[in-house]
Amino acid sequence: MDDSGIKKQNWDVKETELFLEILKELDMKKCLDGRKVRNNKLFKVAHRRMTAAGYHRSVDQLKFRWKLLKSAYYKCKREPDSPAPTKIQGWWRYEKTMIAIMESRHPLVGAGVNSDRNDEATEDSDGDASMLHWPQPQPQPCSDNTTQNLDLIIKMDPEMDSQLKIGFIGAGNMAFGIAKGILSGESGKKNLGNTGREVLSEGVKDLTVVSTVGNVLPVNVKVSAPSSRNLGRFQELGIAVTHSNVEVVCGSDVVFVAVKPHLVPLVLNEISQHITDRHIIVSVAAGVTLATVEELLPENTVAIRLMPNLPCMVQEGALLFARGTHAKQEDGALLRSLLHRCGLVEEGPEAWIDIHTGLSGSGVAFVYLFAEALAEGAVKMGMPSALAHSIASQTVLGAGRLLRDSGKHPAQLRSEVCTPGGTTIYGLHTLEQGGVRAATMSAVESATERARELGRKSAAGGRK
Ligand SMILES: NC(=O)C1=CN([C@@H]2O[C@H](COP(=O)(O)OP(=O)(O)OC[C@H]3O[C@@H](n4cnc5c(N)ncnc54)[C@H](OP(=O)(O)O)[C@@H]3O)[C@@H](O)[C@H]2O)C=CC1
Ligand SMILES: O=C(O)[C@@H]1CCC=N1
Repeated sequence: MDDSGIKKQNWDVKETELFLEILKELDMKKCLDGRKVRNNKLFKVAHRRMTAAGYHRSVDQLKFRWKLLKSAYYKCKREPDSPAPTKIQGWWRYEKTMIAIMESRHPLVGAGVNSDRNDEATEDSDGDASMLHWPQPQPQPCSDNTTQNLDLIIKMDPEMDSQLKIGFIGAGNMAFGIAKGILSGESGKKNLGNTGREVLSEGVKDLTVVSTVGNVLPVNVKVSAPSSRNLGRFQELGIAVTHSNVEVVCGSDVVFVAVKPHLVPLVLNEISQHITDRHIIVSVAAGVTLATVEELLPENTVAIRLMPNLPCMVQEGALLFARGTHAKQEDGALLRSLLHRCGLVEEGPEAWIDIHTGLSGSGVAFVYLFAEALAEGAVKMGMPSALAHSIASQTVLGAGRLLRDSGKHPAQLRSEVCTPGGTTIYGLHTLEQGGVRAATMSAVESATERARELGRKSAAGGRK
């Protein structure tokens, strides 16, 4: 490596943070296995990425910086209550990321902690990085394509391609809806404003979007299901398919669990031992609580409960998620960024997820029923069925868009349609006589209650 022209100068915060993010993305602990050639390759990749981001450090400088960071980490680990000063200025800023890198539940970690105890260095020596000592490789729970591919490029820009690996366990309607939404093009980019800031629902704090995932590529998505019957449509999108849930987990950073609620315990038991700190597990199963999911997965697993709905497929979904005990704000931001093409994405307390299931997950079916009934009314009055259905769907679409875009209360818009003594009020009167309002409220209520019941059942299933 030619280091000429690369000056020795102090590392700044941004540079160090980027370096650590790169190492984290490359799954540092997994890649560094004591084999010099492979270790060198990892630092070369980091060097390329740093250079691309405008930070010019030689491979040896990167190795030495890593050695210092590691040494600071071990110091703090040895003396958690009153850590000795480290050679890294502003160490506290990097501590969390270092812990994430060093304490991933990977077989190497235990060995690494012991063997690196004396691995300390001073910042002012330029350090012979080739002296770095790394533990020998241990058997790994699963092979991982991501970490083999050291030529990945981190692209944080939302306009650019993302290297995030997405997995779906279950290849049904909802998995397909989310996959289609995630892979959809630019036109859906409406939920992530220029400022990257969004105002959330009442009762939820504003959240700055700290993650912009970028364009997810079909090659970075994998889906599993026991049979092939649903896999074809994923393949048509360029998505890789498999019958192995473990393969999906091992090759993904974000894993959507999209099987029927009663199968969630079975699936989580199957994948549990393959989950590491790199993973965000997102359950979309109706009713299944975060407590159930977390109980079935290793301690500290980052779990998120998401309730999407089918219109994700056309980028008009309404999605609500709640973060689990170990899911940080940035995990939520990453999910939000990943899903922004699926439609409206909101975060809320878990208690709202079952309600959202009734309102929106199931609610789309209530709207379809209404659309169908509208069309059938027209057929009864003599209109050809195809035309009646086409007009009914456009009516629902138009009413929905106007409702959303005008920001008006539905009662206000309804009154704007009603001419006194005109047609609409006659029709509305008939609907009220039929109890449509009470029936609709009861539908949301029953669907919510059913979600709660499914949650209790899956919790009991998980305990068996
Ligand atoms: N449909 C919707 O509108 C919504 C659904 N949800 C939730 O999404 C989840 C999935 O629902 P939906 O997509 O409708 O269901 P589907 O029946 O369409 O799909 C279920 C999928 O799970 C697969 N599967 C079954 N057993 C396993 C297993 N052991 N490992 C891996 N995959 C398995 C099935 O495989 P195969 O293809 O071989 O049959 C199928 O692909 C549910 O929990 C539901 O509550 C949430 C919001 C809305
Ligand atoms: O009917 C169901 O159980 C799922 C959850 C919400 C929509 N479909």
